Amino acid sequence: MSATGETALRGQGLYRSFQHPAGPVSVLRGAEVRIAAGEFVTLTAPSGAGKSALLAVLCGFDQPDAGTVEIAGRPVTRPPAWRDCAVLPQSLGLAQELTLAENIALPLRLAPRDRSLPDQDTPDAAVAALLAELDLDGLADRYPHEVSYGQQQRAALARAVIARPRVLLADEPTAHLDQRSAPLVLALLRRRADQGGAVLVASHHEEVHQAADRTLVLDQGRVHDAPTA
Ligand SMILES: Nc1ncnc2c1ncn2[C@@H]1O[C@H](COP(=O)(O)OP(=O)(O)OP(=O)(O)O)[C@@H](O)[C@H]1O
Repeated sequence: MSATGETALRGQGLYRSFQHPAGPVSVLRGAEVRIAAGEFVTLTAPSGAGKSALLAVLCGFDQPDAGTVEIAGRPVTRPPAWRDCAVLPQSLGLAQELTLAENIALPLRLAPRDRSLPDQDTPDAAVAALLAELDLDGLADRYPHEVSYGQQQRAALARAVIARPRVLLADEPTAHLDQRSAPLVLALLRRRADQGGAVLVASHHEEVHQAADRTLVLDQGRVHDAPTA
């Protein structure tokens, strides 16, 4: 574990409920989250408990009914800057009219002055490196509908990490992957943490939790540390 102790992501007193004809669905009830720079943390809970809702609030895509979210000590912006926070949602959110390479490069084009590629990396080189790392060689010029869902999922992860966000949130990033691809994704998540990013991954998969520094449990709208074995 390479956590520096410096808090990268902090959610405090988070409440969120959704209106429904059958009555309000109260999903977050005072949730507290703190992830340090350099940490790879996973989040587990039964289906429907609110993992996706929590990630959306933590990255500024959704507004909590109460509570605050800070990234590197500053209130999260809505929408967040790519450099501050990137999300791999379950729906992936790839732009269908762009190729995989164009999708992956998008954060660099949208925030060119805000990025932190190593000096020797051009955007094209950074995209090529991620395609190779995630076993997507040869698919750069294909459109999302021309590749498998698992390949789309890896491309969406590449897009999420390319601008080296301080905070990376991923919702079930191995859900559609086989035994060859899932370790590639876990290695990339670990590398992002080792580079100083704060990584939070919602998952139902035991191998993902085993790869993490620690695991959080969302239960009854609150977040606890998972019991250690
Ligand atoms: N817009 C909405 N309106 C009403 N209810 C909602 C809305 N969004 C989510 N919910 C409800 O909030 C709860 C939490 O949903 P969420 O998608 O966060 O769960 P999850 O833990 O990510 O589930 P899964 O593991 O199946 O992805 C669910 O009961 C869901 O039905």
